[in-house]
Order: sequence, then C-alpha cells, then structure tokens
Amino acid sequence: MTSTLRTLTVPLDVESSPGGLPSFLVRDDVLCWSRREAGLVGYGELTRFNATGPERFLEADIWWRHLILEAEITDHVELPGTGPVAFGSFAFSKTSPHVSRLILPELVVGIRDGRAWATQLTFDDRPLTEAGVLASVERWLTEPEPNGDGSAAEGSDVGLSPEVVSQDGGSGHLSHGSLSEANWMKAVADGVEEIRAGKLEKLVLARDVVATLPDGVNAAEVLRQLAARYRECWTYGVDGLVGATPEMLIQVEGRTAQARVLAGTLDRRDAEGVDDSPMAYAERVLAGSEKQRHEHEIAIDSLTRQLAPFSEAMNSHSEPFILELPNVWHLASDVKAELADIEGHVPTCLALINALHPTAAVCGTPTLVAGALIRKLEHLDRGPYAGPVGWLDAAGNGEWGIALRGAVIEDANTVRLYAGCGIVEGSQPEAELAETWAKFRPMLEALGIKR
Ligand SMILES: C=C(O[C@H]1C=CC=C(C(=O)O)[C@@H]1O)C(=O)O
Repeated sequence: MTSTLRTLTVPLDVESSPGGLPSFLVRDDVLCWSRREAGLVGYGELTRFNATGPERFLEADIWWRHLILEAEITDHVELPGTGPVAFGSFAFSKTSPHVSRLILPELVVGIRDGRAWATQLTFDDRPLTEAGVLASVERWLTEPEPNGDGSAAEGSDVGLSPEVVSQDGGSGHLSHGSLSEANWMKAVADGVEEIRAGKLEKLVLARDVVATLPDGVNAAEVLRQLAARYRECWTYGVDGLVGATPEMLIQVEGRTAQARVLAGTLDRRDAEGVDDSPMAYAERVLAGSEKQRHEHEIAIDSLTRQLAPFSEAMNSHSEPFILELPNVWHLASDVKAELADIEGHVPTCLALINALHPTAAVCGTPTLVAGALIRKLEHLDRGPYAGPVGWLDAAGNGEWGIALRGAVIEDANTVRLYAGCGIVEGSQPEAELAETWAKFRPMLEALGIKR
C-alpha cells in the first residue's frame, strides 16, 4: 500500500450498454452524475475529504490538487471525466454542521459523445491492467450490495413510462418537516414584508417534507426513474443525496465555463384546461410576467457579476428562454465564459464555486442579508439542499449543479425532500406553497408517493 494514487482508464464497448449510463445505476450506493444517456457512475470508496464552514470549497480544492499532484495516471481515452474523478456534495450554508464531502471511488464508468470508458483507481501497488479494469466493472455490476439484494439490474427498465411511476404509489406517506404549511406561508409573508421595507430585493425560502416508506427506499431505482423522466436535468446521487437538478452552477471544460441560471417557475398543471396551447400559456404567464422576469434578472445579474473577475469573455442570452420540464416551466438563461488565467492558472471548479455560491436563485439579493433572513425564517438546516453537487477530474474539468429537486435518504425508510421559491415584492404565500409542491413532484413520483 502506498499513498500514491494510481489510475488506469480504458475504453468500454458502448454497444454492450444500449441503455446508456442509466443502465449502470444498479446499486443503491452508486455515485451518479447523469444527463440523457451520458455521465459518470462511481462505485466503491477509496477515500474521502470532509469539511464544514466557510472555507469548505477551498479546503476541498487543496485536498484534491494535492492528491492528484503525485498521482500516476494512465489514460487511454482522454476526455473530460477520464482519469481520476471525485464526486462531491457541499452544504448550502457556511454555518451548517452538515459535512461537505469529496469522494474518490474505486471505479468510475463514463459515457460521453458515444464513447464509453472505465477508470480503476487504487492506492495499492498491484499492477493495473485492462483485463483487471474490465473484471472490476463486471464485479461491481453483478456483486450484491452489503445490505441489498443486488437485484436492481435485473429486469430494470430505464425507459419507465410515467404511468408505471405513478402506479407504484400507495404505501409511502408524507409529513411536514421543520415548519407546517401555515407557518411556512407566514415565513413567506414575513419575507415579503422585509422586501417591501427595502431591506433586500429577493429572498429564497425553502421547506422540507419527510417521506416514510415502509417498504424501504430503493435509491438505484429512484436514480433510474429521475434519469428516465428528467432528461433535461442532471441526475445526481452522492452519499444519500439524490435528485435531478435543472440548474447548472458551473460546468468547466478546458478554459470554457458554462452555467444555466433559472428563476421564475410555472407549474405545468396550471395549464390544464386553459384555451392556449401549453407553450403559448407559458409564454404569456411566465415570460410575460413582470414579477417572474424581475426574479430572473436578479439571478442572472448575480451570476454574471460573480463570474466576471474569472473571465476573459462572457456571453449570455439577451432574453431568457422557457425551459420545459415534465413538472414545471422555468425562465432560463445559459451563460458561457472563457476563463482567464489567474496567477498563471485557469481557476479550478472549486475556486469558481467558492465565488459563485450561493447564487440569487437559491439565496437572494443582497446575499448576506438574504442569508441571515433565511436562517431566521426557515427554521431549517438546508444540509446539502441548494448546495453544489457534481464531480471534478484531474485536468480541471467538472460539472457542478445546484442540488435542487432532490432529497436526502436519511435511513432505510426515511427520505427528506426539499424545495424552495424565490420571493420578491409581489409574491403570494399560497402560490409559493403550491410552487414547492410542483418542485417536490419529481422526487415524490420517483419514490412512488402520490399526493
Ligand atoms: C429553490 C428552488 O428553485 C430555484 C430554481 C429555479 C427556480 C426558482 C424559482 O422560480 O423560485 C428557484 O429560484 C428549488 O427548486 O428548490
């Protein structure tokens, strides 16, 4: 055993996995980052880094850079996500006791642009061979989990239809989390008062609900369902945190950084029974709403302002577009930046996250005032909800979403779901409460809970 990380990346036959990446989501303990048929799945845990507090991103950055500095990397594929990869999830709040983490798996399987690969990672001295990597893939896909029956792969259908999802309901039930619905609406009303008093422009208030599943939680199935239904989103799974986020905090590939900023939401169920076509309804009610556009402008301004010092050039849509998801429509803007050299280096993903988090889409504006008010009004430790979740590699590439539309699996039968809403001067507490239910829907459906 040495302390030097050694990795070997070899190509995999894509033809042998026609279901794309979701067909590798066969264990409840997988690490996952997936969109459409592409992404990364991690198996096992070689080591991890834990941190809390305001320096959690920069401490993780130092740990990762130190780990890969001496690493012996053999990479026969050379794409973003090949070589050593760590998956991570960070607490939303710098004051949260929730532990932020980077996890280095023992094996990573990746698919991108029609190419597939596997990377084996080790600290021991035994030679890494292509045959060994392929045998390791086989082992992780077929060996039962310590506490599971390992049967998830068998008969799994990553293309599950929505009907199958909802038919599964019945045994689970929901209870409120830190605040009752009435108390949460009171918190929203108090937030609106503070905005009207001129103390801040925008505030994002979240709440939690607790799902109890007597038959147990099947995390791999939840990930497969989310990946199959929320194809525009990034499905994530890191150490019990699962979800499918539509919001990209920062994606780095070489010198190019991209973000997808969302703010402004419309429940697609609201369009049922109206005369307009659904998209015409979304254009009129969402894109045509001054309140929603204002909320969106605040979010895009805060992101571009924070990213500017790291960029040589930046562009974003002049007008937001409507992002259509199975549950809601959002006002969305994509931002692209060419990263500048800072002290001779392209900034790392974690350095960018340190500057960007928390954005106005999950905290508010001004950030410090909104953060203090969130602590006062929510009565909730957000834990990893609304914090960065994603992966990074040794070359500086990475994808970090904002952990929205997700949940924390607290034990075999208990899952805590989180959802929040941007509050501005014109916000109505009842409408915001309804919006949280629309945002809980992806997870409720994936868990088979009807409401
Ligand atoms: C805070 C959440 O959503 C954010 C992202 C998109 C739209 C939002 C909104 O319209 O309020 C929120 O800012 C959440 O899903 O929990």
